[in-house]
Amino acid sequence: MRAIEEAAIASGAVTGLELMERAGRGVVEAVFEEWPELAAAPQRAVVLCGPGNNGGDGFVVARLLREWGWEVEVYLYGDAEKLPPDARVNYGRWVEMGAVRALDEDAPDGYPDEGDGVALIVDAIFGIGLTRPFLTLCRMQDQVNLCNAASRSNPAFPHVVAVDVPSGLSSDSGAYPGYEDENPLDSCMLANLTVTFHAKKLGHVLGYGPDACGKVVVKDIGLEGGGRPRGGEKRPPGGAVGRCPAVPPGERVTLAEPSFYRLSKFPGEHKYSHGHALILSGGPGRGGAARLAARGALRIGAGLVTLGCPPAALIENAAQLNAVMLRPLRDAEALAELLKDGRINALGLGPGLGLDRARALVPVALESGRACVLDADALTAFAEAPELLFGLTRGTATVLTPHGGEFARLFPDIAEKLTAPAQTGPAYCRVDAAREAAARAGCVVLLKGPDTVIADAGGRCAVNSAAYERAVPWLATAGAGDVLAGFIAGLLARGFDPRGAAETAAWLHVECARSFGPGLIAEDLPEELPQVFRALGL
Ligand SMILES: NC(=O)C1=CN([C@@H]2O[C@H](COP(=O)(O)OP(=O)(O)OC[C@H]3O[C@@H](n4cnc5c(N)ncnc54)[C@H](OP(=O)(O)O)[C@@H]3O)[C@@H](O)[C@H]2O)[C@@H](O)CC1
Ligand SMILES: [K+]
Repeated sequence: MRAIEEAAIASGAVTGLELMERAGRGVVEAVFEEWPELAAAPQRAVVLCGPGNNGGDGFVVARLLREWGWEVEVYLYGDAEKLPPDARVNYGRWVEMGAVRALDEDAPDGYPDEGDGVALIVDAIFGIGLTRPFLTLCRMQDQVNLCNAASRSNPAFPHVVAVDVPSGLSSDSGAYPGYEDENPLDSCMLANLTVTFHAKKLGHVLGYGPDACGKVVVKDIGLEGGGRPRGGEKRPPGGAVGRCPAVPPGERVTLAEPSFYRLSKFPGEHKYSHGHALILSGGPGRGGAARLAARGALRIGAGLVTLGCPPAALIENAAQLNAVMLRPLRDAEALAELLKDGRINALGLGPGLGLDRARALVPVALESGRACVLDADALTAFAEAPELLFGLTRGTATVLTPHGGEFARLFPDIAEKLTAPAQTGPAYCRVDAAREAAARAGCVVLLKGPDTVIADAGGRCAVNSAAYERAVPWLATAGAGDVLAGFIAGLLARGFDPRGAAETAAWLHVECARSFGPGLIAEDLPEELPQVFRALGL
């Protein structure tokens, strides 16, 4: 954001003071849009300002609310003399209208509360400049968090709006710097609404961000390339993180979005136009996971899908499969033989595969030059020798899809950095971890979670956020990950590049869960794809 703002200011298109005015105006606008009752008649607000430009935005909000006829109490954490220039100007403008109290000493205990007549609390203490722990910084913090929780069900409590990010949340990582095992509520000012500028920041979608922010509204403050769709392009709601010419592609992080055009099928194409995916499965009684993956690969549009299972598991699988084809596949040699069929262009390995079978088949799959997705056992099989796996994956069209546990097995040092409590902001986050892992493995890594991160070896990265309006708690169900691996295998067969396949599959996976809703089990995910495709207008 600093680079983007500096570029805009340096171009002469806008001044820092104008940006701050637009930011403050955006906050007031968003508040009135979110709670129209607050726009209906002037009320009372408490504005908490910090020592940087986030505090400057707070002074603008205070002034604008006062101009609307509100009664406004302003508190400052820090020394007014040391405010940066633009914040200082807005401090001066406010001081002509009202008092400023010190946030530590002057804030009365237990204020504001139900019945104090305060309708809105504005948190403008820290924004993107948080550098150190925030732990119980000001006396009002507990009270703000109490109001945040209570106001959801009781309108007598004030709503809390955070300017840019809730103070205490690291905008680069979604971590609470300093938080170890104390109460997380001590580490942050929790908000009902967070109003940010230009584009969402990583902290809004990673880690604790979705818990802390309540809801995120992005206000345009006139900076170039603000995540707006290019001409005619279909885009899912949510905007992009850091889509701007001032940010080099290797540093850019976007919100995952599907490639609509490539998902479509067109008249005149035949089944081989959409590839042939081979999903490898394990022994008798363990075939469910691979069958789920195969079903996912077929539903997402692979022209043909074959399940390759040990001969002993043929009867079990034959009893379960129709459109998915079945092949006995005893061992590595049999796989090499089968892969002489050049039409098989993508492989999915891992779900229910078994560790020994994975150790035997993964090298053949990767050395065949086919696009591969490795999940579950295909990852765990290399826990003792991750470098052996990376020697095979480097430079190939492979997607690794670890969940947190599998990630820690393959990348123990990276996982350790990720789980270590953050002491400073910016903090090491899931985007950093996925990028580092992808660079080491030399292929695409999809790190699963409610904030799934997809990174390639060159640093390009997307976050598939299943939070806010895309929250899908029902997706935490056995077999959901197997279906995701199948979705990716199917898209690889259809010719998607590994990063595009991972991003599109992860996005569709969440959409299927949203579309199906409560009661979802893994079998439902592939069956929901037609509904999701129809809604997308494919
Ligand atoms: N630039 C622009 O044009 C625009 C910017 N905009 C707004 O500015 C915000 C960014 O402003 P910012 O860079 O001044 O950082 P901000 O978050 O206010 O805090 C920095 C101060 O906090 C201090 N500090 C940090 N952690 C601390 C702690 N734990 N405990 C105590 N102190 C701590 C830190 O001290 P230091 O680390 O320097 O010692 C420094 O004094 C951005 O989020 C947006 O709202 C918009 O108006 C649009 C135009
Ligand atoms: K804030």
